[in-house]
Amino acid sequence: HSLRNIDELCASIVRSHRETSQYRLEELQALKWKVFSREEIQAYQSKTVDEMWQHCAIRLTDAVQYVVEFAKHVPGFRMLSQNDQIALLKTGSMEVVLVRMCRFFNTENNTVFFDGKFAGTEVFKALACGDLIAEVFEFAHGMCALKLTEQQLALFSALVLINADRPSLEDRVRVQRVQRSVELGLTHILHRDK
Ligand SMILES: COc1ccc2c(n1)CCN(C(=O)[C@H]1C[C@@H](CC(=O)O)C1)[C@H]2C(=O)Nc1cc(F)c2c(c1)C=CC2(C)C
Repeated sequence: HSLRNIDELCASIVRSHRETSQYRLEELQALKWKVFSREEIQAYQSKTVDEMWQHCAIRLTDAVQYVVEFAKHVPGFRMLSQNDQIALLKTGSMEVVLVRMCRFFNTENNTVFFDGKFAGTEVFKALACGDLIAEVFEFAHGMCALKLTEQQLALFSALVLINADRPSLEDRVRVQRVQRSVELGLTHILHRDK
């Protein structure tokens, strides 16, 4: 790998991340302190489990779709077999959504972007799985603490996705090769931004 190749690899992953981010950071900054009123929170909390999961699933499916688009523009991903691309997306896309979620998280009031405003854990009470929600928020906090730049987040997201240890891969060696190049890219970006 010449340095030029690594630079080009990073540039295309960063471009793909930017083009497949549902919301720009500036937009989210503007919304950061827009929280739900007591009435709005009551309305979410009085939904049935099914209604609330339906509501969340639609939004998460949306976010996953953007991650699929991101994957398709990661150099090397399309070189993999269809089955391996599907295997990586099945096991990795939700993890990338959760990694990306840190851009939509306000650590000062522990709220996450949801339905156009920032919601605390109490908004998701109707889901009746407080542990999972607490873990999602905990993870978002941890990701925010890393203070990754958009470029670092892009390379890290690509690395979460292109993981040769995922189950049921046909050609693990080929995935390893792509993973290695993305690792070089992330290392390069981390040293460059020092
Ligand atoms: C990639 O990071 C992110 C982060 C947040 C969101 C997205 N992506 C996708 C777009 N989004 C929206 O709300 C959209 C605004 C639209 C309506 C409009 O524009 O007004 C609908 C967010 C979302 O879905 N939040 C969300 C979903 C969810 F299920 C959970 C949590 C948070 C926290 C816990 C659980 C229950 C897991």
